[in-house]
Amino acid sequence: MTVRIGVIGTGMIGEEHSRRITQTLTDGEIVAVTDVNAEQAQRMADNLGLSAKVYDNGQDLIKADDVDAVLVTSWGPTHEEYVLAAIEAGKYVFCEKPLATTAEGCRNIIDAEIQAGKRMVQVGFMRRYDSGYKMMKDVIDANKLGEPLMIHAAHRNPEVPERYVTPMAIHDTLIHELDTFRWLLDDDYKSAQVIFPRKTRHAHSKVEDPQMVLLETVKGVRIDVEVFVNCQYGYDIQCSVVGEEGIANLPEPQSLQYRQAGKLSSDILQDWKKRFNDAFDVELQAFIDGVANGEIGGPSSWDGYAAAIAGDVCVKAQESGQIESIEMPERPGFYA
Ligand SMILES: NC(=O)C1=CN([C@@H]2O[C@H](COP(=O)(O)OP(=O)(O)OC[C@H]3O[C@@H](n4cnc5c(N)ncnc54)[C@H](O)[C@@H]3O)[C@@H](O)[C@H]2O)C=CC1
Ligand SMILES: O=C1[C@H](O)[C@H](O)[C@@H](O)[C@H](O)[C@H]1O
Repeated sequence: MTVRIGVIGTGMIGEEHSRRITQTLTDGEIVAVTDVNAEQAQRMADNLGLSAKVYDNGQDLIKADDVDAVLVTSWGPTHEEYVLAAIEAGKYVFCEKPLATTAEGCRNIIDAEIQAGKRMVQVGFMRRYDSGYKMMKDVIDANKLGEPLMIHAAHRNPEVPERYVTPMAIHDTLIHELDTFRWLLDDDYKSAQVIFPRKTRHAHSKVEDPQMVLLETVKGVRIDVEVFVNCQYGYDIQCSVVGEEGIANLPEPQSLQYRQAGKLSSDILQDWKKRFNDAFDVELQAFIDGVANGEIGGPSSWDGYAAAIAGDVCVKAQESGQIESIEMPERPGFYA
């Protein structure tokens, strides 16, 4: 079966995902695209050699009879509307992070999905499909380190644009760690604190940078994450899990080692597209296969909700400077 896919949002990641579905993955075909920038949508279809129809809006694309599944790769504030419409139309939907920009929006999606009676949503938390993080998950699940006690992590970008402001360090950037650590530890969060170290001169006036986020989980694991979005040198994701009997460090991405001009060096990647390219491939192939088989898995609407709840508290902690508690509702059996 070829899964016929409609793409809402043909910007940076929408084009990335459309390219991988078209040129790398199997059993998926982009048959419909839409973007508020219609010329861009047409241009993407032309560039990828798609015979896709360009729709005026996402709602019409979702309703189209020849669309089996939907990719939501538009701006975060539009996600809730399109995911709800896809569920209503009985269409499986892959939604890039965030599932919704508020916890309430995620709850609306959860209620709609439970009402629909089966999982319809996969959320774009691709790190769960990264080979390095999967190795870490296997080691933790096999209790090879003993019980996890701490995680030390860093999420570094070389630079961010003027539109990137302080709360985005949580909702746009840290959200990856917030989901990944719940999954790695099979745990939930209990509290958050955000500390602002000395500010880098490379950050514009509207963003505190770097930020230190301190989390405690329900099982008592203590986590510190450095979010540094103007680090200058590259796109650098670090994660070290400290257990009772050992430490597991996220592998560095594969890179040639140079011995040249009296130096030993290797390259550091400069953006997320290359750093998680393989993870994006695996997560989207899993979505396509799930749609074809009538049962999707991976990060669920509940995971999107949990990340949103923790993210909202982290933003509150940015403002208060205090340790803020994180209250996670009971997970319904539907998402067990
Ligand atoms: N998983 C990951 O590592 C990444 C995820 N993302 C997520 O993907 C989403 C898109 O991000 P980017 O591609 O970087 O943004 P972008 O700005 O490059 O592309 C977004 C596109 O959505 C379109 N759009 C906005 N509102 C729309 C609407 N109502 N209907 C149809 N199209 C609409 C815009 O015109 C734009 O072309 C965001 O939610 C972002 O958080 C982005 C980068 C990496
Ligand atoms: O989702 C993403 C990317 O994956 C990067 O990891 C983040 O640094 C970026 O802020 C965000 O858009």
